[in-house]
Amino acid sequence: MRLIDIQNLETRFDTENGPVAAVNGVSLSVDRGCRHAVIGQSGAGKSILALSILRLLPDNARIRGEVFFKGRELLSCSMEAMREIRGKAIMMIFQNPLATLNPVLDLGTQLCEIPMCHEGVTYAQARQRALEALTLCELPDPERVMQSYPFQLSGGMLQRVAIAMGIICRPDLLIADEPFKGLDARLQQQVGATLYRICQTFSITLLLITHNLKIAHSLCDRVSVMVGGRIVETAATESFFACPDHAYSKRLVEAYDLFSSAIESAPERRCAP
Ligand SMILES: Nc1ncnc2c1ncn2[C@@H]1O[C@H](COP(=O)(O)OP(=O)(O)OP(=O)(O)O)[C@@H](O)[C@H]1O
Ligand code: NI
Repeated sequence: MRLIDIQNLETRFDTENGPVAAVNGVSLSVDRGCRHAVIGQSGAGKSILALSILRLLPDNARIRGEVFFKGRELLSCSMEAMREIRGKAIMMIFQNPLATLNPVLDLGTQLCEIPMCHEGVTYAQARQRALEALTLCELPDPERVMQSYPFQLSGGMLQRVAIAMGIICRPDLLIADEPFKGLDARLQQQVGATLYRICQTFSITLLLITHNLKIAHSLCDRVSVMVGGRIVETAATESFFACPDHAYSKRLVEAYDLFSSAIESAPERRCAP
């Protein structure tokens, strides 16, 4: 069953130099419980696609098309209804948690306000939920994390906090835009594995925007490739990596295969005795 069904989405920006078409007729649907990766070159329109779904765009943006979420069309619903959907049924994780977190509020307060605001739970209940979410995200010492301010945590820990915020209300759909950016390769895999496990456990549908093909390969059931505001290919992950169709996809997968085999055949570095 489809959870989200995007039909012919167009997002343009009015600029001093004329209109810029960031998303140019995208149709994409994601089944409930599926993990779907969107990959593609920088500037292809991946983030604008995600922000268009949630209608989180600046005033100079014009959106056309339809976005059905659980059968309801989002682009035509009221802003109040959108606010209810955001933060509860659909959550978004942004690439830079430091930019989205409030630097002068401790993380506990920021975590607790999500269920308090969207589910009307008490502070004590919200606190319990926050501790649970941090534990699920494999953060050591969640009590201490709750008392910390964003600048006190490492990049990897902050990404885990961002995921905890994303799942604290058990959304139907989690949109994660480059949630591993800035982490080293090992941490990217670790945080990716955590995200995978949580989505599996709670049947959360994931729309994952990433440049990391290894993570798209290991986490996702389906892959879409965006080029110049359009989706040029959507396929099941295994068949995509085995037999990409579009010329740009072929180049991506070739580079990925070369990179993977270079890593696998690289001699292990050992410290001199
Ligand atoms: N506010 C804006 N006004 C005008 N053009 C914009 C605006 N925001 C984004 N764009 C343009 O929309 C296009 C798509 O941008 P987007 O951020 O979605 O790319 P992306 O695929 O997410 O790239 P990256 O992988 O680098 O994050 C780009 O050409 C960008 O310059
Ligand atoms: Ni982006």
